[in-house]
Order: sequence, then structure tokens, then C-alpha cells
Amino acid sequence: MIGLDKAGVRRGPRWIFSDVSFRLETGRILAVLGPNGRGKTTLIKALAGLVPLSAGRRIAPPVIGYVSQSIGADIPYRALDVVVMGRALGLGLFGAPGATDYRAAHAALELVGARDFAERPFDRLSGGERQIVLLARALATGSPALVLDEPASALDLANQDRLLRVLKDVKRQGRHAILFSTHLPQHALSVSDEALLMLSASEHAIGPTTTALNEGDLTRLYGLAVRRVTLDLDGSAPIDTVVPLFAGAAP
Ligand SMILES: Nc1ncnc2c1ncn2[C@@H]1O[C@H](COP(=O)(O)OP(=O)(O)OP(=O)(O)O)[C@@H](O)[C@H]1O
Repeated sequence: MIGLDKAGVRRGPRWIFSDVSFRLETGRILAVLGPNGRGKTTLIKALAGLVPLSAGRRIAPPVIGYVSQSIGADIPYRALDVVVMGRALGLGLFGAPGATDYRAAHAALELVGARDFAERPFDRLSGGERQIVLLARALATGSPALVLDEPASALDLANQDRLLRVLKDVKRQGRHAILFSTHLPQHALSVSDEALLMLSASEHAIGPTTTALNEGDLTRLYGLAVRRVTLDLDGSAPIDTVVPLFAGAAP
């Protein structure tokens, strides 16, 4: 389980966010949504223990599988070695990774569908490929909590789909609580059980994704008209999605 209890972060006189409370159980996915600069990264870093809380309390396991918004430094290691770094906290100060750690790294790469990246130099992967490898590194930690800051931001449509399928697969295993931030409400609707909308520094809407992502709150969140649409593509299960009315939605 991972969560926050009446939590807030202040930078100087300004509260970036305040009074955020939620508990995310193992086997569940929570999506965090908000416009640029609203505080998603700050909240995620606070949850990962990288930014101190100015108020409230964090509920988290000792190790967290964290993927930052940046796509990683230009390190000339193999992707496999970057994934093995996720095992570092279990190795002690002078420990070197062993067969078990490499097995865990290979399994994580396999899970994200990136087995072929193992031997490739990390600094020669594209931004999207790096995001996939960094997700594998978070999984390799073995932590029951995954905290992902815009994990799809550099991914093309097919790789966004791959990432969402990976999140669903990991959820199905029932061993992780997964929190991710996104600018795409469609991503939240397709995989997350719960959604947190950062409406202002002090006002948050949290609840089951299908109710939290209502047209009124999404329109208010982004200051842009947004419609919820149900697509009945082939008469089987209808798909619920979100359509932002960009530029008035007409040429
Ligand atoms: N180290 C810092 N010191 C002071 N202010 C900061 C610091 N880091 C971030 N901020 C401010 O906190 C606010 C929230 O930033 P944050 O990166 O959390 O937003 P975000 O919702 O993740 O934005 P984006 O969608 O653009 O990534 C911004 O106004 C930012 O300028």
C-alpha cells in the first residue's frame, strides 16, 4: 500500500499542494491528473520520499519503484545494467549484483516487452525506449509500490498502448500498487481504478476513475471543453474515452 495523509508541500510562502489524502492498495492503479505546473511531479517526488512533506504524512514501503519524468542520463551502460541498478538497495554498500539480480532484470525487461534492448547501450536508445527501460528498472526493485511520473510522455501511440498493457499486466499480478501521472485522461480511463484531479493547490477530486473524470471537472481542470464519449465499435464492450475540443474542434 502507498498513500498520503493530509499531505502538503510548501515552496517558500507558496503551497504547491495541501491536504492531499489517499490510500492506494496493492493490485490497484491510481492516475494523477493536472495541468502543467499544478504539482504532479512534486506530489510524486514527495510520495517517493525525494521531496520532504511540509505537512501531513506519507505511507510507503521502504523501497519504491520510481520513474522520474526525465529520460535518464547519457550513461554508456547496457540497458540491462541500467535495469540491474534497480536492485542496488538490496546489495549493500560494496555488494555487486549476482545471478539473482540479473535474473530479476531480465524478467523485468521481458515483462515490459523490451528483452531485445538488454545488450543495447542505454545512451543510444530513443527517449521512448529509455522510458520503457526505466520502467523495467522500477519493476526490478521488487518494490510493491510503483510511482511513475508521466511514463508515457515520450512514447508514440503504439508504445503508449504497450505501456498501458504492461501496467494492466503488472496490476493483474496483484503484487503492486501503481500510481502514475498523465496529461492524457484516456490513459487513466483505460487502466486506472482511481483518479486524483489536482484542481487547485488545495482542492482535489479523488474517486473511481469513471466518476472522477467527469466532463465538468475535466473542463475545469484544463480550462478547455472536454467531452466524455462512449464508442461502440463492434457491438462488443463499449469503450469510454475523453475528447478534448482542441481549437474549438472545428477548422
Ligand atoms: N525546487 C523547486 N523550488 C521552487 N519551486 C518549484 C521547485 N520545483 C517545482 N517548483 C514549482 O512547483 C510547481 C509545481 O511543479 P511540478 O513540477 O510539480 O508541476 P507538474 O504538475 O508536474 O508540471 P508539468 O505537468 O509541467 O510537469 C511549479 O510552479 C514549479 O515552478
